[in-house]
Parts: sequence; structure tokens; C-alpha cells
Amino acid sequence: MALQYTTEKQVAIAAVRRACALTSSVFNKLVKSETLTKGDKSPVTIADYSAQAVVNTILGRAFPVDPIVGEEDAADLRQEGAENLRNRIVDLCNEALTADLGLGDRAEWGLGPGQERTLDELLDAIDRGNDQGGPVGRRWTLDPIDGTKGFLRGGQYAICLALIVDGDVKLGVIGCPNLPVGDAESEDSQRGGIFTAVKGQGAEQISISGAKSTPVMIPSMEPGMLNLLESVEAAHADLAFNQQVSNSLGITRPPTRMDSQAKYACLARGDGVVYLRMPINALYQEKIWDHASGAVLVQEAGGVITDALGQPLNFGLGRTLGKNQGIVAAGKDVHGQVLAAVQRARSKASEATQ
Ligand SMILES: Nc1ncnc2c1ncn2[C@@H]1O[C@H](COP(=O)(O)O)[C@@H](OP(=O)(O)O)[C@H]1O
Ligand SMILES: [Mg+2]
Ligand SMILES: [Mg+2]
Ligand SMILES: [Mg+2]
Repeated sequence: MALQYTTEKQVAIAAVRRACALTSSVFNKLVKSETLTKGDKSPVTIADYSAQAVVNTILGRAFPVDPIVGEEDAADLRQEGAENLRNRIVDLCNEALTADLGLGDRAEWGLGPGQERTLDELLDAIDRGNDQGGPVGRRWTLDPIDGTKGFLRGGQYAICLALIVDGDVKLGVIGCPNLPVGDAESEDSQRGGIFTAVKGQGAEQISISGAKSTPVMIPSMEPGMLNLLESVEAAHADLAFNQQVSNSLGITRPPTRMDSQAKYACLARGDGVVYLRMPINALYQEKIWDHASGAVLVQEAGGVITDALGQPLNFGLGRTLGKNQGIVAAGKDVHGQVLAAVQRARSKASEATQ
């Protein structure tokens, strides 16, 4: 019988929910000096660090031997001169960890009043995300804020946590604090949702309070009705290539641009039916934490996810997806047509460069 991952799912939702509240509260008060630029020139904020510390603290308590492949590490925070950042992170994490128990929370996960952690414990929790990944065994992968650029501009971002066993994603949770509850295009004033999927058990959208759960499923659609979901950041995906694929499929609707794995959440609930991400730089290797939760969510919502060659994404190679080139995710009845259009556009592009 397939494993149910019931406790893993409960813990992951509890952790992501606390990280959602923490990051939302930071956004309103964030000041410029609380954002750093990493070695690869990408931004990271006190919210990214604090969310990773909170999620890893909870995982460390519930599953002490599970390794974690997390995006961030605490090296910059341990430097001299980072004292203000460290103090803010300790306050934010302790506010999140000591908040009253909510629906589904358990005190034995180290949550609730009186569960303060020290600075050293929190920095060590961030650094528990240093696992290198691999083909064998069970491990978590965490993107504490996916779409940091979206977070900084008040747009979409997501807290993404997944459980990978022997290279296969078994459980995915995506917290989207800024996503309209109804559909992405709506001016819905109610925002926030947590999307979860367990391999073989389907996908659902849970309200941020945890009170309501709705199954999600990708609707069938005629190719002309398709709607592309793509990055806001032109450096993250080749948007001109997407336009060619769109033209070749006869898509007339403009693409929906949004940051983060909120795109996968939208795809899963039918707010857009194709997620395309072709590399700008062929040498860039996609990170497993950018796609693991989204991949299982899409599959469990009745979709298919491959790279541009039609190969499955390989989550068992390490911290990256290795040689997988690009991402094509869509409902199962259109994925084949989209992949064929992607391959036509790729051949045209390579003919043009010869
Ligand atoms: N050159 C590049 N090509 C593709 N993805 C990139 C990239 N540089 C950064 N990214 C990834 O793109 C993610 C955001 O994706 P999207 O464009 O869909 O919002 C970033 O996640 P973080 O914000 O967690 O760092 C980062 O990992
Ligand atoms: Mg980042
Ligand atoms: Mg990311
Ligand atoms: Mg991130």
C-alpha cells in the first residue's frame, strides 16, 4: 500500500502557515537595509531567512533525522555587522514559533507560547538546509520565499516545501499569502491560500486559516482557449520564446505574468493552463526547491510536467535539476500539443542560429 504521509503533510502545512504569517507581517515593515544581495546578485531579505529558520525548526523537531535542501544559508548573517539583521530575525522567528496553536498544530512540534529559540539555534536551523540532495533516501526541500523579487514589489511569492523520497516528490505544500482566494485575475480582496498534494491522493487548496479545503483539478480546454503562465522577470525565462509558442498554438489570450510557484498553484486550479519556462542562459540549472512542490501539485491536479525535451524532471541529482532544460507544465489533454509547439519553436531558433 502506498504511504499516506499524513503526519508529514500536517507538519508541512503547519510550518508553511506560520511562515506565511511571518512573511506577510514583514512586508509591511521591511526597510531597505533588511535586504541583502547574494553572491549571484539575487536578493534575500530577513523574511527569507526567518521563514527558513521557522520551517527548519519545526521540521527538525518533528523529523529530527530528515535532511533539508534549503535555498538559504546563514553565512552572511554570521558576519560582523549583521547584528541588526540577526536581532530582527530572532524576534520574527520567535513571534512565529510562539503564536498560539491553531487548527492542526501540535505542541510537540515545538510550537506555541514559551517555545522561544536562541539566536544560535535559529542560525543553526537555517544551516540545516545544507543537504546536497541525491538519488537515495528521504529529504525535504524548502524555498522559504520563492519569488523574492515579487515579494519585494508587493506581488506574488510563495513558501514552498516538498518531501522527496528516492528522487520522487511525494508531498508538496505551497503557501501563497498574496494570491486571491478566487482566481488570479479577479480583484478579490480576500487573499491567501495553501496548496497541497500527496502522490496518489490528489491536490487541494486550503484556506490560510485551515478551516476550509477544496479539491483542485485542471479543467480540460481547447488549445485556442489556453492561457500561458510565465515569469515576470525576463532574466528568469525566455518570454519571447513563449510568444512564439503562443502564436504557433493559436493562443489569443495575453499571458498571465506572476512571480513564484504561485504559477503552479494557478495552473492546478485552472487559472491558466500552461506554464512555460525556457532558459535564457542554457547553462543555468534550475533549483529543485523552485519546482518540487509545484511538480507534484500539477501532477495530482491532473497535469503533466516535463522539460522542453519531454523528459521528466529529475529531483534526485542534487540541489539542481541538472541537465533538464526548461519546464513545460500543462493539463494532460494539452501537454502533448504544447510540447510539440515548444519543439517546433526550438528547431526554428536553432536553424536561425546556424
Ligand atoms: N537566470 C535564471 N533563470 C531561471 N531562473 C532563475 C534565474 N535566476 C534566478 N532564478 C530563479 O527564479 C526563481 C523565481 O522564479 P519566477 O521567475 O518564476 O518567479 C528564483 O527563486 P527565488 O525568488 O526563490 O530566489 C530563482 O531561484
Ligand atoms: Mg533566491
Ligand atoms: Mg525560488
Ligand atoms: Mg527563494
